[in-house]
Amino acid sequence: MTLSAQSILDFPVPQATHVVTARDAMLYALSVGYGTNPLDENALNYVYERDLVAAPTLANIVAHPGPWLQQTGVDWARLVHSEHRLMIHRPVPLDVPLISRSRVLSVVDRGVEKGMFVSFERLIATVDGDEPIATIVQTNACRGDGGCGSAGLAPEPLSKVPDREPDFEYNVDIPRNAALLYRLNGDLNPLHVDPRAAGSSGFDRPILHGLCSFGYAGYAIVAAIDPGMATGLSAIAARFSAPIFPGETITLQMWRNDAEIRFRGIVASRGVTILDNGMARLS
Ligand SMILES: CCCCCCC[C@@H](O)CC(=O)SCCNC(=O)CCNC(=O)[C@H](O)C(C)(C)COP(=O)(O)OP(=O)(O)OC[C@H]1O[C@@H](n2cnc3c(N)ncnc32)[C@H](O)[C@@H]1OP(=O)(O)O
Repeated sequence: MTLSAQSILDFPVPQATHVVTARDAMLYALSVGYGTNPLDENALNYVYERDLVAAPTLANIVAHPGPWLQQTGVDWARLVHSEHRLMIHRPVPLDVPLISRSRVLSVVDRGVEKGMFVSFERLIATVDGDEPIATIVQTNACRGDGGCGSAGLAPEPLSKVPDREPDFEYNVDIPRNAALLYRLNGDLNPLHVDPRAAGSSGFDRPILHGLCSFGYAGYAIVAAIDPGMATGLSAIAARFSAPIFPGETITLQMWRNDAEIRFRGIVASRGVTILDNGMARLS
């Protein structure tokens, strides 16, 4: 297939179905930090089958259409997840058939040196009744492609975090086995675990899944604001501005304006911002 912005824009992203089990929900929650303090009654609700509820960011792994961009001719090994937005309409129900319908929103060409950004939207709903569960906009940086033109309407840029000291900070330790655990949610991209695959993608070691650090951010924002973990999220979005490696500590810097939290994630040991332009809405 000839790679062109229009052919990517027109690509029929496959629909996907998914029934999320209690085990899926508990695995996901554990893989993004929940259960660190299981003595708290509310925190236990995400990781224990009694009164189990889905972690707010669980929709990210529901009915993902898989590595469909590979089928358009994009160099999959050079692709990284670059931005993610999740709007939560209701918590992911367990043991209920769910479906995702996706469409490509935009291709932004940055030339052969830089590659291109491809954004797509995924709507998740119940199969019976078509009740909306979540709307997700994912942007991938296709670093090995570019020069094929732009098409479609790119999402509005996420705005920058405030230019002042953060209102509060929260450290979150990413376990050394985080990618090995997170991949069991369905993203088996070898970039995250296999040193050879990481090498062919241009990294000197495997990098963490973007959606793993994103899930940790969702967990940490709630944990920082409400140690009882009873607060929900109705939206969360961020830019993956640099890779993070399993075993590192993210310092989440947060600015609060009522129900809206702006955030940034820093790996202080390397002096690198790994999550930027973050926004979360409490519910
Ligand atoms: C179940 C099946 C699942 C299938 C999914 C599988 C996919 C996953 O497995 C893959 C992953 O999880 S990869 C891991 C997570 N992602 C990363 O680690 C990427 C980290 N980011 C980078 O490397 C660079 O920011 C990079 C490369 C993204 C961009 O860096 P540069 O090219 O140097 O850009 P820069 O010059 O800094 O910025 C110029 C302008 O480009 C835009 N931009 C920059 N970074 C962006 C980003 N991350 N997202 C969106 N847009 C971005 C901006 O317009 C920017 O201008 P400005 O800074 O003024 O806004």
